[in-house]
Amino acid sequence: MDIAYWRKKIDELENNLIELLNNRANYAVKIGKIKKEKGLPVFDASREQEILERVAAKAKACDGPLSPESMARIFQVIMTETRQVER
Ligand SMILES: C=C(O[C@@H]1C=C(C(=O)O)C=C[C@H]1O)C(=O)O
Repeated sequence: MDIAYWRKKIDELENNLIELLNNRANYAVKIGKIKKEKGLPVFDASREQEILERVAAKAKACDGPLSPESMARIFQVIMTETRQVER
């Protein structure tokens, strides 16, 4: 397999990832509406901490190549961006 083959695999996977991330963001929009109705803040530190711990544990069990710390950093960015669409 050459570079073009693996780049095509990455391109295809990214398309799936974009759809999944938008699905996730749509769920967060729904959560945001409920929070607004209830007068709750968008940012929930304990929930984000719980997600980061679960993500790191899952990444550890998968045994790489992305480390638990790397995966947690990726999810931190996802959650920061998600908060923006919830508002
Ligand atoms: C989606 C939520 O809102 C915010 C975004 C989160 C996320 O992207 O997972 C988690 C906690 C909140 O800071 C939520 O409270 O569940």
